[in-house]
Amino acid sequence: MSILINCINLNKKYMSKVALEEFTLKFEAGKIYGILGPNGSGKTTLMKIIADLHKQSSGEITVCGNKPSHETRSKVAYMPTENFIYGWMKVKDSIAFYKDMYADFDMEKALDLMNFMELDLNQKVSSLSTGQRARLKISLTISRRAEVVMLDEPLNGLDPISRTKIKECIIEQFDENSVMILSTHLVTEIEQILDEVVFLGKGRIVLQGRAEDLRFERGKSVEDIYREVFAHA
Ligand SMILES: Nc1ncnc2c1ncn2[C@@H]1O[C@H](COP(=O)(O)OP(=O)(O)OP(=O)(O)O)[C@@H](O)[C@H]1O
Repeated sequence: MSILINCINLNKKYMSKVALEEFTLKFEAGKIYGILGPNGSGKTTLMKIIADLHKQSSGEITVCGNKPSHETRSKVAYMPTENFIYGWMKVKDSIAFYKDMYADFDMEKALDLMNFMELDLNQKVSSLSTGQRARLKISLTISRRAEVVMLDEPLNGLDPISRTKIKECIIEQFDENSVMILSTHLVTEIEQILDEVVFLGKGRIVLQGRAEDLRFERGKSVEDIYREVFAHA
């Protein structure tokens, strides 16, 4: 299996606040990783370092063989938690915008996804509901044929139907040559689609492994392991 992201002893401090500590992990192609941890555990910080939006304070990281840079950015599709699509655009304008921005954007895939997500191409982004906006954000992100795909809290604030649709879409569209990283604290919702789980607590890896192995070894769901690990967090 090829290693698409290699993190060695990554540390990140914001002033005196430690956000990530001694984070060492290899992310392999063909796998969906869940970064699971309570609020403030460093999930977003890790993703932003991989996406070259933040620099680590110390330690080493390579993304597709190179240090995070302008070059690696073109191989990373990152969906932040914030709304990043201009409200004045129509859905179809946001697709055209992505097409212009990213060479790896797959228009056919995007149009299929808009259909699957039941989004109206002529509707203005500002008039979309929270769930529809979330569907649009994810559709645009995964329409890129990127080697690294990261979705920060993809299920937050969504109704059960939207959650199911998004999970189906993630599984269906996943490319075995890429790696996908999802961050969440909604573990029950997401655990069935994860190959690997990384429990992050106060910036440190508390537990990590194949989801199936952890469930088998401990005779518990990932959700129950999460509750046990973070009982006092
Ligand atoms: N720009 C910043 N300046 C100062 N501190 C920050 C900054 N960004 C994050 N932090 C701190 O770093 C720690 C990790 O934050 P981070 O956003 O990575 O956590 P998270 O696991 O994504 O949290 P959540 O689940 O709430 O989104 C937190 O204590 C947070 O307050």
